[in-house]
Amino acid sequence: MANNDLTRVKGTSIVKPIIYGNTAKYFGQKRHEDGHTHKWCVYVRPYVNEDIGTWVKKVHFKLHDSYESPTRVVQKPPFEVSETGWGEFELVIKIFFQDTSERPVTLYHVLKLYSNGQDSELSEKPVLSEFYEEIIFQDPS
Ligand SMILES: O=C(Nc1ccc(C(=O)N2CC(c3nccs3)C2)s1)[C@@H]1CCCN1
Repeated sequence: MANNDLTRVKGTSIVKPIIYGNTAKYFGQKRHEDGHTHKWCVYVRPYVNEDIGTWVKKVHFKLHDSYESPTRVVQKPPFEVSETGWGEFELVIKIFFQDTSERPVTLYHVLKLYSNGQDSELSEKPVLSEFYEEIIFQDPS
């Protein structure tokens, strides 16, 4: 129903807060066999402690095409992908819901490996880059 006028849409909505993003850690040196320098983990987590699997059916993590099987499908919690690499690139995260009448939600995340430019590679400190998002279900069935 298109609501073009200013009246508020009546009905109920459910808000499900999530966190998505990545952690990363420098190996301490470049790996000789493939030049990788970091391990990282990209994830979708509930903002509050709950079984996200009750409302999230699966999550697709679309990595850079240079990765083997770049579209990683995670069918049950924890919804995360761990990999190694040497650089930062944009990932696409597509969240599918148990209620198949709800359209999937697509998020975009730029993988963060370095805390502040190239010299941070030398720090052993883990890097964290995560964002808050609210999934809103309008008039859930
Ligand atoms: O870094 C960047 N793009 C990247 C794409 C993929 C990266 C990566 O880390 N890896 C590919 C994967 C593989 N290694 C061997 C076989 S597949 C490890 S990095 C851009 C370029 C400029 C700024 N950011």
